[in-house]
Amino acid sequence: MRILIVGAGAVGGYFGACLAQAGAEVTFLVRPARAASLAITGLVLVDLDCERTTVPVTTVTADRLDDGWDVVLLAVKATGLASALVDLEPAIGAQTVILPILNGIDHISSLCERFGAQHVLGGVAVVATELGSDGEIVQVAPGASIAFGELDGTTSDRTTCLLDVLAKAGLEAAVSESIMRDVWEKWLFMAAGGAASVLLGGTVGAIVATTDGADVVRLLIKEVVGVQRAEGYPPRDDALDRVLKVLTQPGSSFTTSLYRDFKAGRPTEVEPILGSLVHRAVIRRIGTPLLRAATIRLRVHENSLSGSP
Ligand SMILES: NC(=O)C1=CN([C@@H]2O[C@H](COP(=O)(O)OP(=O)(O)OC[C@H]3O[C@@H](n4cnc5c(N)ncnc54)[C@H](OP(=O)(O)O)[C@@H]3O)[C@@H](O)[C@H]2O)C=CC1
Ligand SMILES: CC(C)(CO)C(=O)C(=O)O
Repeated sequence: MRILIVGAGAVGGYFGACLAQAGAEVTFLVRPARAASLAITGLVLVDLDCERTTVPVTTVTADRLDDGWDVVLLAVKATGLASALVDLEPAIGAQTVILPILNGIDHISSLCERFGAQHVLGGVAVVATELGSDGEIVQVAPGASIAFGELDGTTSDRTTCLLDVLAKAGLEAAVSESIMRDVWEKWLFMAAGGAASVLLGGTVGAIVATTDGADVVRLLIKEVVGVQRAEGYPPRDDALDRVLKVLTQPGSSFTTSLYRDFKAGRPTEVEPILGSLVHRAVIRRIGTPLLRAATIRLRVHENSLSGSP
């Protein structure tokens, strides 16, 4: 199975390195600067004990991209999605399936419109990794899993084959027959957790250590659930319980990549993770004051990065 990983960043780099280490046929589609540095250093993984592992990887740049890929694992940020879709176009042949692991939901319709729904799976990656200053992939919290499935919930040979490859690499992977619901539930988690940290300025543990902190987290969850219910994707009870538990866990150091990007002064995925929910709420006339405030806080951040007032 020929696998093309688009983006050798925190998530693509992590899953791709695990696959490459296990001998899977993996190539990273990268931009020239990343290709040059990976050729010198290989892909470096840093685990929770600060142990470094160097994995030699094969890369390709967009100008040399061929077709005939079985799986494209799409692991760019939403901010890089538009250009990545242009770059990966030559890779999409009749048998190619794209597995996106971006947070949010809007990228799925962008992929379906551009390449046809028959080429698109849904995917959810649960992992906490960051790109270090030298391009290394640093794991910042335990656990790494990936779930994926056909958008219509059917089972297929291609998802079974991909599961086999991921499992052989020792990855915690699962085929889901309800992947769209899984993606919406992950979105709930990201949006509520991200908005809470952005508005209140800390980890889950720091927020819930304050008077009323956990109440505000619950209100944020309620706002997201209200929008998702109106959109036809209310979270299942067990998913809602999990979100509530993780986002109100005393002492927890949990943060989202949205908040980590904000805190580090990088561009954030504000629009697909928060703006898209607020937009849907406005259309449906649902009040989401806390989500709106978090969205505006991040838009101010984005404007300051781009030098706008
Ligand atoms: N980090 C995390 O813990 C988690 C993140 N996610 C989600 O996964 C997605 C990816 O996030 P993450 O891995 O953190 O992001 P990163 O910024 O770490 O990685 C994205 C990578 O994509 C590369 N890229 C962008 N455009 C292109 C292109 N046209 N061709 C090739 N490479 C390209 C960038 O490379 P370049 O150096 O060239 O800019 C960068 O290395 C996001 O939607 C995020 O929300 C999901 C679960 C956990
Ligand atoms: C919710 C979480 C932390 C899990 O992987 C995530 O997706 C992110 O931070 O981007």
